[in-house]
Amino acid sequence: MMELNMYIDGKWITSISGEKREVKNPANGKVIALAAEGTAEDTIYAISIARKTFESGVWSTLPFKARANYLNKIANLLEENAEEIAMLETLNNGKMLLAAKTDVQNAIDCFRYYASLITQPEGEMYNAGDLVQTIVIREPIGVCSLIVPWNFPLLMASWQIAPALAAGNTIILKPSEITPVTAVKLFEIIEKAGVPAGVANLVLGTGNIVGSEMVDSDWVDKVAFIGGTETGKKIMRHAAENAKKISLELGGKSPNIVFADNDLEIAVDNALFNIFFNSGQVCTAASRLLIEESIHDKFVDRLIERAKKIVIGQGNKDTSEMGPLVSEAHMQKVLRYIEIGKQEGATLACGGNRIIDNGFENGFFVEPTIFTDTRPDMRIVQEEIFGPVLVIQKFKDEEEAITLANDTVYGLAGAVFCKDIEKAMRVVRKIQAGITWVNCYHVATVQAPWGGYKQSGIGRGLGIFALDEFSERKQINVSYKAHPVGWFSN
Ligand SMILES: NC(=O)c1ccc[n+]([C@@H]2O[C@H](COP(=O)([O-])OP(=O)(O)OC[C@H]3O[C@@H](n4cnc5c(N)ncnc54)[C@H](O)[C@@H]3O)[C@@H](O)[C@H]2O)c1
Ligand SMILES: C[N+](C)(C)CC=O
Repeated sequence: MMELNMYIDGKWITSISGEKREVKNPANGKVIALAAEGTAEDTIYAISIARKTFESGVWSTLPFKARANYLNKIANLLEENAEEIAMLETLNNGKMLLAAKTDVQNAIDCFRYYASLITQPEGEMYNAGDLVQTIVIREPIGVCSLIVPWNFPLLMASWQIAPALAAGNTIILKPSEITPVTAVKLFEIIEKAGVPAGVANLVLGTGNIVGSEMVDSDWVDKVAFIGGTETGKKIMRHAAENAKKISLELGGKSPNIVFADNDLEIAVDNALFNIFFNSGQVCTAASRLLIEESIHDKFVDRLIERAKKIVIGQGNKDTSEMGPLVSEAHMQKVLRYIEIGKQEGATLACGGNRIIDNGFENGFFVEPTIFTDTRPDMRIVQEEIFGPVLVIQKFKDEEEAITLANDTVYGLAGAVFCKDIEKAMRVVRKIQAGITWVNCYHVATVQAPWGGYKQSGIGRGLGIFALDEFSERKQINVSYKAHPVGWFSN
C-alpha cells in the first residue's frame, strides 16, 4: 500500500489532522494508496512557505538559464521513470497504459518546451523620445495556486507547473483528491532535481477545503484552474474578492460535424475515437456527433456495430481498448445522465449499462453508449456528461450544422470531417471554439494556445500564452538624463 504525503518547504509531511483518504483503482475498486488529507491549516502553511520563498528571490531572481536547467532535469527524471509513472497513472486513473505512456511523454515535452522557451530572445523596446526609451520586461506574478482535475493527472499538473516555474513564480499544486498518485511522483522528481525548498509545494485534499483556501488566500496572487465549468465559476466569484488573477480551462460539449462526402469507414472510425478515447473523460471529447441527413442512417448503423465491439478492460491489459470511469461517484453521475436521456425521449441506440460481469463487478465500467433521435434542448445534448456517452444530431445543410454546433454554452473544441477542404475550412472558421480540427481529432501541440470560448474558459494554456498567463508585464520608461519639465511656472 502506497503512503502519499504532502511536499511543503522541501519536506514530506502528513496532514495536521493525521487523516488519510483511500485512493482506489477504478478497474477493481481496490484501495491502492492512503493519501494525507490536507486541512485548511496545512494549506495556509504551504501558501505561507510559497510566499516567503517568492519574496526571498531564490527562484524569481534566478537567471533564466538556471531555471531552464531545473526544468530540463525534471524532464530527464520523468523520462528515466516513464514506465513506472505510466503504470501508476493507469492504476489510479484507469486509463489505457498506452495513453498513460503518451501522457508522460507529453509531460516531458512540456517541461523541455518551457525550458527552451525562456532561453529564447525576448523583449520589446520603443524609442519614446530623444534619448527616452520604453523597455517592456516580463516579471513573475508571485505565488500561484494550481488546481487540476483527475482525467489527465500528470499531464494537467505539468501543463501548469512548467510555465508557472519557468516564469519565476512559486507554486502550490493541488491534484484531484481522486488521483493524487502521479502528482506525488512528480514532486519526488522535483525534489530530486534540486529545485530549492519552498518553490514548489504539494497539498493533497478536497476542493472544498484545500482548493477554496488556495483561491481565497490574500497571499496568493494567481489561481490557475483546470476543471469543471461550475467549479470554475465558483473560483471566479471567490477570486473577485481580492481581484486575484485567474486562468480557467473548463468543460466542453464539443461537436464533430460529419459531411456526406466522407469515406464512411474512416469517418466512423474517427467518430468512435473522438468520443470513446479515455472513456469519454476528455475535456475536448466530441460528445456530440452531427451527421448530414443523407448519410445519417447508414452512418449510425455502422457506428453502433463498431461501438458494440469496443473491448472493455483494465488499462494494463494489452487487449483492452476502453477502461473504467475514474470513480464510483463519477460512474453514478454518468449513469444518471443516461437515465435522463431515456426520460427525455432520446433513443438509446446502444450501451447504457454498467458492466458488472466477467470480473468487472467491482470496477466502474460503463458500456459505450449512443443516443439517437435527440433534440437540441435536451439536457444530454446541452450538458457535459464526461463519460462514454455520444449524442447524435442530424443536419440538412452547412448552415444548420453551424447553428447546432454552436448551440451550447460551451466553446472548447470542435471538428469538421469533410473531403471538400474549402467547405471544411469555411465551417471550422464558424465554430465558436478555441481548439478545432479538420479531418482529425485530439491532436494537441505544446506550442499552440489551449483554451475555450464562451463558458469553456478564460485565458490560454500552453505555448507562449501560458508563460504570459503566469507573468506580469512591466514597462520601464528611461530617460538618459533628467530634464526640467516646465509645466508649472512657479
Ligand atoms: N479545458 C481543459 O483543458 C480541461 C482539461 C481537463 C479537464 N477539464 C474539465 O475538468 C472536468 C473534470 O474534472 P473534475 O471532475 O476533477 O473537475 P472539478 O471541477 O470537480 O475539479 C477540478 C479540481 O478542482 C478542485 N475543486 C473542486 N471544488 C473546488 C473549489 N470550490 N475550490 C477550489 N478547487 C476546487 C477539485 O478538487 C479538483 O482538484 C471536466 O469538466 C473537464 O472538461 C478541462
Ligand atoms: C488536453 N487533454 C486532451 C490532454 C486533456 C483534456 O481533458
